[in-house]
Amino acid sequence: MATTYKSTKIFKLNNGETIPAVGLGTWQASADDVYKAVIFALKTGYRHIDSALAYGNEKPVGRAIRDSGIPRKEIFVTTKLAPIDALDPVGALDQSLKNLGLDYVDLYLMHWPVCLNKANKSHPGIPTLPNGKRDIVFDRDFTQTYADMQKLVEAGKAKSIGVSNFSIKNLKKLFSSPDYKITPTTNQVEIHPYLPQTDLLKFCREHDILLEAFSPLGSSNSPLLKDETILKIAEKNKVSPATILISWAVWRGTVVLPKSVSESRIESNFNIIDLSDEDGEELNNLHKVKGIKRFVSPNWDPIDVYGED
Ligand SMILES: NC(=O)C1=CN([C@@H]2O[C@H](COP(=O)(O)OP(=O)(O)OC[C@H]3O[C@@H](n4cnc5c(N)ncnc54)[C@H](OP(=O)(O)O)[C@@H]3O)[C@@H](O)[C@H]2O)C=CC1
Ligand SMILES: O=C1Nc2ccccc2C1=O
Repeated sequence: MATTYKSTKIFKLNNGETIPAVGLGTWQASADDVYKAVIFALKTGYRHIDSALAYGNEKPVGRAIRDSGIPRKEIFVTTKLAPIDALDPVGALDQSLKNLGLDYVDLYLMHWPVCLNKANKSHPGIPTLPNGKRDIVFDRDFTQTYADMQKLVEAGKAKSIGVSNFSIKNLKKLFSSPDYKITPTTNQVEIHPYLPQTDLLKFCREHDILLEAFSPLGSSNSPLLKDETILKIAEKNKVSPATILISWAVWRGTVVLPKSVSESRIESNFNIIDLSDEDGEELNNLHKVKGIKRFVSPNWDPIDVYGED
């Protein structure tokens, strides 16, 4: 039987800053729920909260951080630049800082490598055209957006910057863009045993970019929690399937961001095990049997923004 322990593991970023391996996800959490969840998570020992302007709950997230009584510098706070704000990252981060009630974030991520038309109010956060396609601003390239994000580090408003939902192809394009100066510290992408992102993980390691695993449990109503291989490994180690998935992410050297608004699950998600290499490898290979599955897809068609798996 494996011993569970509170995850105090941290990773070093390529700029010398550190990031706690396990962070609390906050997507699809109401204001009331997220406030209580963040307060409870911080009491439990979490020191890393993942938020985004697009989640519409930065205000209660920030209020919980400020009310927790834990010194600001001990908490790693991420928020993200929404695609509708891609023309103005400086103004967007100012808005997020105002929402959060903070004077800096630890990490500011470009949420998706795409710019959407803010003037189109058809859908909150994801403007859509009458033909059903996303209303993309094609003459704003993500490399220009990133160039503007770099100014936020110099201004002290973001200790680190990074990207999210970036494929190898898009990272290569970023590296060779004219105003590129700062290597992204992190790339936050969907990762779980049905989408292990093996090539992206290797590529990011070679470029000293840390991967962060979003939807590590397979998001809502996840089939991963009922997968027979995952259940078998969970039973063998006498822990829950969620603990196996979170421990696998840490075993692979990625940050992991499980979301929960339930106190018991917030607590258990923070208690991980040291997975054996045998169990880790079995999970690495599970997609070969089950096939690749992506649970979060905003359907950017015709733009390819995804990871390689
Ligand atoms: N950069 C990006 O584009 C994206 C980033 N993210 C980030 O990653 C985070 C996590 O991803 P998300 O898609 O929310 O999904 P997760 O994979 O974290 O799964 C969350 C779901 O699992 C449930 N759950 C949590 N813990 C357990 C447990 N121990 N046992 C059983 N069920 C559990 C939650 O319900 P309950 O709350 O009731 O416990 C919720 O329904 C997001 O919240 C967000 O911060 C997510 C998607 C995209
Ligand atoms: O966190 C997110 N969840 C999503 C679901 C659909 C589209 C975008 C997102 C996010 O950025």
